[in-house]
Amino acid sequence: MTRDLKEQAAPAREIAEDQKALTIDDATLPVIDLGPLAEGTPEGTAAVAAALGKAARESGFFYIVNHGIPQEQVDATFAASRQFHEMTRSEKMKNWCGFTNHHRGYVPYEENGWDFPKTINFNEAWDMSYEAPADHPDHVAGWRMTGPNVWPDIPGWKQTVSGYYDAVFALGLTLLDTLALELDVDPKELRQHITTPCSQLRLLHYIANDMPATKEMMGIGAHSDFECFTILATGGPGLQVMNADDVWIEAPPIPGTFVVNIGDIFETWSGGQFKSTQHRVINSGKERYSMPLFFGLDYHAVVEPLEKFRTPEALAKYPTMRAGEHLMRMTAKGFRYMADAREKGVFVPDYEIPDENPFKREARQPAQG
Ligand SMILES: O=C(O)CCC(=O)C(=O)O
Ligand SMILES: [Fe+2]
Repeated sequence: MTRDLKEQAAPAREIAEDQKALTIDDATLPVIDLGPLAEGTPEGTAAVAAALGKAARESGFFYIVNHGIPQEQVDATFAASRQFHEMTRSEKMKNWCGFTNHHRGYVPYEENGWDFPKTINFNEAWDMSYEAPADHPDHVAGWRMTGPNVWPDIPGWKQTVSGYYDAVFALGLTLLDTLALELDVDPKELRQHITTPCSQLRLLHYIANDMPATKEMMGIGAHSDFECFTILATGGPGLQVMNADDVWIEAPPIPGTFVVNIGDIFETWSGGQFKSTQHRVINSGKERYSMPLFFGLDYHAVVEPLEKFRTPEALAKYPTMRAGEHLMRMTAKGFRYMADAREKGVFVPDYEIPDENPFKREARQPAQG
């Protein structure tokens, strides 16, 4: 295996050393066929579970194929995203996320990151989540990521996007059950936390620009996702993930697949056996669309290592957290409208908001030779 670092964008633009990654030719990533799950034989299901478990333990990152979601549905949702993002700024701002206190609607790129414009994440998004009624106690309480979605005024758009959400969410339940099987835990133990979950879908649009690719100028900075796992459709190169050796590697789109990465909740549940993958999107300077669905739990779900993984080390490393609070404490600094609401005393969290996610891991340089 060669270990050369290769550039991945036009040479004219500056790409800082720390924004480079191994290419997929140098370091392979698992592509897991979910076909046998639909067939339903115990042997087929067990084989898929074993493959998912292996990938979840090694890098926490893999592609899935034969997942049952028609390509036309994925394409139609990408088209809907483009249709939204191509509208005028003032049209999009009618549904600014800051008009809600449960984070729904349009997120302009200046909302991203706590020290904008010193650092810029060149992405804007349309955010929606699991539909919950307006009289849901967590909606009434505010700042709990729970409640009704908002929708732009585009004919047919809600049907397309919510149809995609429902399909990917159902796939998420299947993945959850299969990962439970692999861990030899009762799927019901995991599913009990899913009634009106904080499971967000983002329709992301990375904005074309001629800025360099640096730690300060990013598509999206290095992070792990905060939920159980993420099911991501990518419409172009730029995503990099940390492999089993904690080395950055490119994860280009593979037709017909979704990218899946394990998140903080599954790492906690498994007492660290599954890895919450660090990933980032470099600033390629090119327009790019992607659609992650973060498969999460109810806001109040208590997350701790599952009984069989409750070793003293695991308990020390993974203090009990509430699923929604973990999401909020990670986002409260990340979105400017939330930071403003905190400054004004409109949003008063009764939990600590750390500077950094405790699940963060630093990247290593690839071994030479
Ligand atoms: O756009 C991508 O490919 C990844 C996005 C991502 O990591 C995120 O939104 O958490
Ligand atoms: Fe992510």
